[in-house]
Amino acid sequence: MATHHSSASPSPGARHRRAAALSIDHISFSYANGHEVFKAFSLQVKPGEFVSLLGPSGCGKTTLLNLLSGFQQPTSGVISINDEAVRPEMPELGYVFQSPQLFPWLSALENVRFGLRMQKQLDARQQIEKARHYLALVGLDKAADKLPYQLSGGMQQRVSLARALALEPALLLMDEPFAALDAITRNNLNEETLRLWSALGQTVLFITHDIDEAIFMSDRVVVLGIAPQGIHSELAIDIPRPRANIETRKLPAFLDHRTTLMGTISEVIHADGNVDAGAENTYSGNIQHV
Ligand SMILES: Nc1ncnc2c1ncn2[C@@H]1O[C@H](COP(=O)(O)OP(=O)(O)OP(=O)(O)O)[C@@H](O)[C@H]1O
Repeated sequence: MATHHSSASPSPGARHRRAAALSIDHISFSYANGHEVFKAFSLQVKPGEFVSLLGPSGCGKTTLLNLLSGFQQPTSGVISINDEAVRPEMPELGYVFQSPQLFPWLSALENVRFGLRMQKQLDARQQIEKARHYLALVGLDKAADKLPYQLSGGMQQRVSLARALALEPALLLMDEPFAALDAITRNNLNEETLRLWSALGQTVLFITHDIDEAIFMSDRVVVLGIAPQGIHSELAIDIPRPRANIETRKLPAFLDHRTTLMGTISEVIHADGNVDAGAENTYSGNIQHV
């Protein structure tokens, strides 16, 4: 992976959208079969804050994303972005998923441009200019014409990040975005994502199974318990920014946070009698999601 550092200047014709405040206020949600996932669950994320959600399988991360995106409705309580109730396809929201979900027949550039075309706010020249700008920000200016299969997994995930950023979301939801990548690529993308976040300033809600990743990225790590417990505990990450892989990951504060979170996760897992013995490995720092 290249160690490029393109400047994150505002994009051509960017409509500045301020970072969003996210408010999840006492939501409850059960599936049709009666399975209760959230009971009076609340979480506030401040504009520009980087918050990670760490939690065992089944704690409701996917359900929460579906509720945040407005595709499912809580049975009670309200989720709002900048005081506006969430609804499907809200322009304030951007997504990056574990699988890059690129259109295989479109070039990297056209994949980034796709959402801009759907928005219908820019003419073709402006769309291409903006797509190029965000591809350059993720270091892929030279790969603009490549098809997804010609790109490595890490490069594909960069395209997916550029595609989300090009829409200039005020709140970026990242669902285990780097879990499928090798540790070196993941660490590099962690650093790159922070560089872009500090330049662009959006609010980020980041879901991960990786304790080290959660600490490295976040202002705050929120640990979820087994559904419907909701938030088990929170940890403020008081490590200075900018953060860099080599320096930050060896700081005493980083290692302290890791020890704390490993203890917390162990507590969460052992509080649930049904969790299999291998579950704890999922959370060891930098061990791949199993
Ligand atoms: N359609 C459904 N009907 C009933 N129960 C469901 C449904 N979808 C999910 N669940 C249950 O709701 C709980 C939360 O599921 P969810 O998929 O949100 O968890 P998760 O934290 O995303 O897990 P994972 O990390 O394994 O993806 C789980 O116990 C799951 O079995």
